[in-house]
Formats: sequence, C-alpha cells, structure tokens
Amino acid sequence: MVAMKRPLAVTMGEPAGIGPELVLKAWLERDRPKTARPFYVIAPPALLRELAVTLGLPCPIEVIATPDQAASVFDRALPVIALDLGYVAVTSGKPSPATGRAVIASIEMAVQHVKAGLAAAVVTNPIQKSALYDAGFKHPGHTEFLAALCADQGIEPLPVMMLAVPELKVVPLTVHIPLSDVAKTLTADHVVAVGRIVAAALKRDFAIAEPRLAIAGLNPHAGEDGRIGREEQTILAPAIARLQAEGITVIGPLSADAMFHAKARARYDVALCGYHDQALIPLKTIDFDHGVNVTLGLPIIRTSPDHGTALDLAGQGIASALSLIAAMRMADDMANARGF
Ligand SMILES: NC(=O)C1=CN([C@@H]2O[C@H](COP(=O)(O)OP(=O)(O)OC[C@H]3O[C@@H](n4cnc5c(N)ncnc54)[C@H](O)[C@@H]3O)[C@@H](O)[C@H]2O)C=CC1
Ligand SMILES: NCC(=O)COP(=O)(O)O
Repeated sequence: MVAMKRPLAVTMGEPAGIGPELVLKAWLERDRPKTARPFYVIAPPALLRELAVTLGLPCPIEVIATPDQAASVFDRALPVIALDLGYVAVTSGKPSPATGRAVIASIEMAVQHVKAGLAAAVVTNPIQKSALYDAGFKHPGHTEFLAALCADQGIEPLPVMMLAVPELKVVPLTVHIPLSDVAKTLTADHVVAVGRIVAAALKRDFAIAEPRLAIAGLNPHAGEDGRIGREEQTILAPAIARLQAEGITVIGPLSADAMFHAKARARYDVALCGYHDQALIPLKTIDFDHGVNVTLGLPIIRTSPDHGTALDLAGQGIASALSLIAAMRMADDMANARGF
C-alpha cells in the first residue's frame, strides 16, 4: 500500500490582503503538472466563499475537521479547517487589528499540525505586520514567531530567512531592523551561526552536496581595505575564516554591487547579505513572480510567497498566485526530500 502524503497547511494571512484570493487561484491551478500535493487552508470558510463569489472564481469550499480529510476532498473542493473565533467583517484593502487574533491562530494551528505529523509543511500567506502589531503581536514577522512556536524546553531555534528563485538564493543576515542599526547588530558569531544553518539546509533540503556560500560586503567596495567602513575586516572576514575552518565553502566579502549579475552568480549557490534590501532587491528584480521565502533552521518546513499583502490589489481578482504556487512546490519538494 502506498502511504498517503501529508497535506500542506496553508494559513489565511491578512484577510483584507491578497492571500485569500491567491489560495482560491492556487486551488484552481491544482491540475497543472507538478502543482503541489493537496493542501488545506485554516481560515473562516465564509471569507473564502464570499470572495470566490465576488471574484467569480469557481472554487467550491468544503469544511474539513482534520488535516487527513484534505486529500479526499481536494479534487472537488478547497478543503478548509474553520477557525472558530467569531468572524469580523473584512473589507478588502483595509486591514483591521480586529482580525489579528484569527490571523495569529491560523499560524499557530498550522504549526501544531506539522509538529503533530498531520501536515507536511506550513505555507504562510502574507500578514499585514502593522495591523498585527496594533493587535499586540510581539514578533517582527512570521520568521521569528515560528521560531517561538518551535521552542523546545524554552530554547528557540535560530530562524534563518532565505529567499529563492531558480536563478538566485539570498539570505539577509539582519532582517526587519532599521538600516541605522545594521552595523551595530551584525556580529561574527551570528554570521557563523547563519552560515552553518544555510550550509546544512542546502544539503538536506535542496540536494546541493557541497553548498558554496558568498558573503556580501556591507560597505561600498567591500570597505575599500577599511577606508570606507571596517565591518568587512572586523566581522565578515573573521566569520568567513571560521566557516572555512569548519569545511564550509565560502567566498567574500564580495563587493555587493558586482555579485548579482549572471556570471557572478555562477560562483555561488547562496548569497548572505548584510541587510534586508541588499538581499531582496536583486532577487525580486530578477524574478518577482516566482520568489519563495523559506525559513531555515526550524524543525518544521515553512515556505511563503516572497511578496506582501498587496492591499492596492486586494479584492480585484488581478493578483498573481505564481509566488504562492512556487512556495507550495518548494514545500512539496522539501517534504519529499525528508520523506513525508
Ligand atoms: N511573509 C509576509 O507575511 C510578508 C508580509 N509583508 C507585509 O505586506 C505589507 C505590504 O508590504 P509591501 O512592502 O507594500 O509589499 P507588497 O509585496 O505587498 O507590495 C509591493 C508591490 O508589489 C505588488 N504585488 C505584491 N504581490 C503581488 C502579486 N501577487 N501579484 C501582483 N502584484 C503584486 C503590489 O501591488 C505592490 O505594488 C506590509 O505589512 C509587509 O510587512 C511583506 C512581505 C512578506
Ligand atoms: N520581506 C520579507 C518578509 O517580510 C518576510 O517576513 P516573514 O513574515 O516571513 O518573517
């Protein structure tokens, strides 16, 4: 007997954003070659039903009680695990802290399902971070929240954000902090810890036997021998030496402005960058539509589209589901690599 693959647990994300629409569209694409394994959404069913009608998307919704029911429903309807939290009216494009509790509960339940072996991976829809902060959410984003949910005996794993398109993988070494805090936040210990996690994950989940890491300089011209900033000499070069001493292939610090064109990218498998935009600008410029955000370093698999809530497009039916579908495919590949 062939064992049934575990489904993907998809979170609702910001209900006033494009996430719910993208899930409906991803389900409608389910028969395309290599569309991901069955998935279910954790959301108020009425939100999805009403949106499908408003947008004219022929996506029936069927409520399931447990993740194992997703596979038998998936061919005929989008399986939904209902959030029993009282449903607040949603206006597309207008997020409200009033829905924050449900948004958070959807993420918590998805993680519980994966930890319990009921689902293969968490695929998150974008959250409106400002609305969640107004609702009391204490984490910068999913990445850190998921690490907290995966804490074992009070110890949180170090979560590492990686964004991937077929042509490039990038890791921001600092994430949601002001640019003015970057240099004082970056340490050699952190770069080494992230480098280890990235190298291990590329081997385990991405079938790269000997991952090649490249580390971007923080300053123009990688510091110009210390004349335009010293972080390359005091933080990055020592971290590179330590990683190399552990047998990890690393080059750098490279001049960041010259490391993302096609010929330069051929020298490495992943670029570790000093700050959020140094990493994400090249990636989203090369391929905005297929970017996947994957959290490394957790005991669970989590992927997400690379974009946000796109409030300017919400409720119009014109948002692209390609990035969410790419996130589902990556979660499927990673789960296959881990044998579930
Ligand atoms: N993983 C997550 O939960 C993420 C959440 N966000 C959140 O999203 C909110 C908005 O962030 P922004 O910086 O404005 O980024 P955004 O990605 O929501 O929008 C940037 C631009 O890209 C367009 N766009 C985004 N997704 C698209 C799609 N699927 N199809 C077509 N066009 C698309 C938007 O219309 C907009 O013009 C913020 O609260 C941010 O924190 C942002 C990134 C990831
Ligand atoms: N720009 C990437 C981003 O904001 C992703 O954040 P997260 O919610 O996945 O931690």
